[in-house]
Amino acid sequence: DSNSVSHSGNALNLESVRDSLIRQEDTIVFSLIERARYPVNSRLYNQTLGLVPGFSRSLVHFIVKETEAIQAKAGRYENPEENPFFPNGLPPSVVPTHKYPQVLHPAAASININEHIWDMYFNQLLPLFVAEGDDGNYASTAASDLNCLQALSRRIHYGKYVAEVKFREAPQDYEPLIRAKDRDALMNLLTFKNVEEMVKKRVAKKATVFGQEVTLGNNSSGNYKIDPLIVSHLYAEWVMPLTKLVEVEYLLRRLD
Ligand SMILES: O=C(O)C(=O)C[C@]1(C(=O)O)C=C[C@@H](O)C=C1
Repeated sequence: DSNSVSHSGNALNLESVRDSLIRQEDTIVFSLIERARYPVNSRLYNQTLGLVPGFSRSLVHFIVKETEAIQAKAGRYENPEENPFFPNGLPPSVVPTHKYPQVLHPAAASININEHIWDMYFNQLLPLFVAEGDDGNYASTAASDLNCLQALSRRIHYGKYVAEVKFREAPQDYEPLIRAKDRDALMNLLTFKNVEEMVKKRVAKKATVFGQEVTLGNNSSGNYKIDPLIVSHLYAEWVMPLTKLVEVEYLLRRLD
């Protein structure tokens, strides 16, 4: 991924990390469009059905856990940009270790807010953009859910890189607030309202462009595969606030 800071070898600066966030918007919008192909398929999320023999949680929980296990063996979580949803009991990587550049403070590894992201995705976001119904495509639907979850998680935890850059550019501003453990002041200092407004507009536009029906004539149907307003709502209510939460958590540990 040429857009990721830890692979690029480019200088780490606010522009390069924001470029990565912009590129990740494409992945998030596309993954939501893919999930919207399936109806809600709520049996997938029901813990009480016992669909997997010997497993007491939902089918989606089973699929995500098992998929993460195989991805862990292939080294996915050696990358500091990746955070598992079920970190407990993951198998070690069996492939040769890639040397990721050490960009972040080591405390970054202890920040994982995926439980929060899981809850937000299934309980708040999903009901907003999928149709009612059940078409039985549980495995494909769960794979789509995992794509959405991983894209959202990567973007939100990328706040660690954003925070690192901001800290390096103005340590004299951040250090006193970190020492005082002043969360509110840190939050204020790292917030750029004008940038947030642009992000909201851009993701809505991406949803419009990527989700329109493409025909060979000039007639656009005006139907979108995902409602652009839902995408900007997702960013305003969850993606940006959670990214900022990761930034604050990272900064609070930055001088440890
Ligand atoms: O671009 C930044 O400076 C960020 O911190 C990222 C981000 C975002 O989540 O998009 C979060 C906080 C800022 O207020 C603006 C944007």
